[in-house]
Amino acid sequence: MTSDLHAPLPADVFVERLRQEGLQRYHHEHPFHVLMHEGRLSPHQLQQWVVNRYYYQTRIPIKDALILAKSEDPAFRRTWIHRLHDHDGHGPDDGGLSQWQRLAAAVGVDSALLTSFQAVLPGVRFACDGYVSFVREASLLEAVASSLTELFAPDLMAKRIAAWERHYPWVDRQALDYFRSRVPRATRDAGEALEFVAAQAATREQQQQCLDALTRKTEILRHLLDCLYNTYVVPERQDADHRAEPSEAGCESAPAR
Ligand SMILES: O=C(O)c1cc(C(=O)O)c2c(n1)C(=O)C(=O)c1cc(C(=O)O)[nH]c1-2
Repeated sequence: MTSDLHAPLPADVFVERLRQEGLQRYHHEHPFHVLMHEGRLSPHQLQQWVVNRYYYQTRIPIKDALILAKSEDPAFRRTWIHRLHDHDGHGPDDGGLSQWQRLAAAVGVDSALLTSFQAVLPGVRFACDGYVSFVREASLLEAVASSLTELFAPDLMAKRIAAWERHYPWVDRQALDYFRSRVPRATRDAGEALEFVAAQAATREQQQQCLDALTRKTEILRHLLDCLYNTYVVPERQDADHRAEPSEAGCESAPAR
């Protein structure tokens, strides 16, 4: 009688649920992104985003190497390995990480500061390391499912490119090449990962594990932006509010604190 409850969802329903639940929790509408897209980040705030996100970028090939090592299947490894090449390149100057370094230079971040990770916020480090630890401990299926946030990255990156070109003209357009090259790659990567997850999640329990892995990953991405927002946006707002407060003499009607 209870077997229906535990039957796996049909593949198309499962895939739709991954898309819906993932997008609901994705970081595309995080307040820090909203400020970025509206052109309301200062150069300093934009720099801090680039510096902190670089730490995330450097963790990606490490977690992908862990995923590779979990698979017994040469065909899977042949497909997945291109992710390492995409980020690390085939030489020192042609991968995603070196493109990100050029982005950092274009927004005025010192390269030694960027690569030393000294300016990475503790919470950002914690979140990014959490992604690597999660993938290290998880099954291959869960680890692949956690990468499915990439389903939503292309739209966000396209929006980011347009916003940066419009609102931050002081950033050399060529420095946005990381995002331009990432749009088709993320689309391809997400498609491959989705196909794998849909085929391999054979039980309802495994399907739920995939949904949970995707949720966990969205939390990691959101936490990164929460840290940036709380450190670089909130204090400036409080300063501005403080400056806008009426003086003692003119505040008879202000509520008592
Ligand atoms: O800029 C973004 O918002 C964003 C998001 C994500 C994502 O959704 O996980 C990735 C990236 N960028 C990215 O550049 C990237 O290489 C990447 C790899 C992965 C992954 O989990 O394997 N996600 C993302």
